[in-house]
Amino acid sequence: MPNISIMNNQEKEVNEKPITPETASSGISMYSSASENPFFANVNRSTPIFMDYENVPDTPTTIQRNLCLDATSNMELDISDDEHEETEAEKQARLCVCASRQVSESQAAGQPQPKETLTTTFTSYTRPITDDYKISHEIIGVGESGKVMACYSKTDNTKYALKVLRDGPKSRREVQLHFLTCKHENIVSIIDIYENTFDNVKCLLVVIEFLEGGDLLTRFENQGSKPYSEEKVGEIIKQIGSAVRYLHDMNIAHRDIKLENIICSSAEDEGCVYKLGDFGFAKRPERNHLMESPCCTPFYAPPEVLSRERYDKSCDMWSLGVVMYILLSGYPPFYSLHGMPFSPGMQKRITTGLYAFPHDEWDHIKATTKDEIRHLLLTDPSKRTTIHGLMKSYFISGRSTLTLPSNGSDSGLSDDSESPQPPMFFTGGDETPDADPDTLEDMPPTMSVKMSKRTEATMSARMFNRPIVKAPRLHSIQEEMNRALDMMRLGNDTCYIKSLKTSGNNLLARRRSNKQLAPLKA
Ligand SMILES: Nc1ncnc2c1ncn2[C@@H]1O[C@H](COP(=O)(O)OP(=O)(O)OP(=O)(O)O)[C@@H](O)[C@H]1O
Repeated sequence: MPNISIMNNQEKEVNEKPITPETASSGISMYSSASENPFFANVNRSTPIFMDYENVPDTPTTIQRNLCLDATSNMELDISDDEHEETEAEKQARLCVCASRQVSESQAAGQPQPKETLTTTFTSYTRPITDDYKISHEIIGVGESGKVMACYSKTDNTKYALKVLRDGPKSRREVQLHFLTCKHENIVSIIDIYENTFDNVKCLLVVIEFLEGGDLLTRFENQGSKPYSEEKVGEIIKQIGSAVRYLHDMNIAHRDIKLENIICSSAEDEGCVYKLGDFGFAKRPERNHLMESPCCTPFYAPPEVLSRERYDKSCDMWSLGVVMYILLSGYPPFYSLHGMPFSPGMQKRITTGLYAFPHDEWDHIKATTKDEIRHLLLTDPSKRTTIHGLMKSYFISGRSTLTLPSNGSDSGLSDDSESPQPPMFFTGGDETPDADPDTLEDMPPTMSVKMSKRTEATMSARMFNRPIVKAPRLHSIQEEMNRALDMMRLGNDTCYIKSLKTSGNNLLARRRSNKQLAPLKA
């Protein structure tokens, strides 16, 4: 085993903060507990991350944290490996083939895979990653599962991105599905995967192509969150749609499509290739043992079991609708009017599909484009546009014929004048329902809604005096999108129900002591 020691720079920043299990556990994580993820840091994207190695308790995960979280101190990896230099044959022998079969030629060519090859897993190296790559201190990006670091090939010094995951079923699923699909030109490529163990903690180290344009959220924000032209959004959706079509054809749902998971190949718009990354929530249907068992043939399977796959995929379509909306307007379709990342009103508007196309940003947008968004944001997943429908739509297929100016505002190409003016406020439900006062509770006063006299009377007294709340700045979208997607993902993760006998819930204890609940029988 190689011996990894970490040497620290003595000159530390003043505001260094140690990352301890306590601080780590206070953030959001894709892991079921923060302690399960040694690379998790409770950090805000906008704040630099500092670590003080000396204050980090000497836990089994310390080395991994140091390796993967720190970008500010001079960390050096001293690898002493007394093994002789490997021959090519030995390298092959050490190649850990987790998979039952090798990558097929069609996969290498980026062709959709037939369903049975979905059992293919990934190939990985068990030798130390530091044999092949220099790990840099530079942080490329920060996500919920930790930092993405820069690393350089020892062969030709090419820069790559390194994502480190604690080995486990969830991270294996992420890596497997990403590996299976990463030959597509609009999906971030995996270069190498290593399975290394540090202090008995097994890790998956995924080396991915480095895309110097960064993620689309940061890029859009850095450009002042100014709406993109329909032409530009069409190009982005066309490319990402191509990746989604590839995934859906392989029966895989990404389930986390958002601006920060779209990575740009270059800083320039010209010739930029947009790629989908982060397969942390990607899912393909497991073999459905319930349906295969004699007691539950497909004849008797409930609709939610039969259509679950479809729901998962349609969740991607909803996300594409949100991405389109944001890029065309500079703000999200659903947001809390109280500046919160999420609110009950916002949740209701998402579930009932209530959002607006305010005049300022939307009047010059083509009616057909708004229709595409409407069909993507339908609340009924079975009625939502499929990826094949979207890719055939005029918005995608008619792109090359459009010559909109960059802001698109005075193009004269809007076809709204020829079609009936769309309602200013749109419901993505099946039919336009009568407005529900609770749903409208924190609706902007500028929105006009079809409502009955009774509802109108109820609403007018309490809503139209509110000051207009501006749509939130885009960085809060990440959180909103995460919450919205959490709501939409079906069959997501195992749900643990605590035993009432052992529950330490205070409310339960109080109710028991107040005799509101019958004592549990032993
Ligand atoms: N290949 C890459 N090239 C350039 N930047 C990248 C690359 N991969 C990731 N990033 C940057 O790192 C950020 C986090 O990456 P990623 O989404 O893979 O991590 P995560 O922890 O799974 O995030 P999430 O919060 O979405 O779950 C991205 O938003 C992007 O800014």
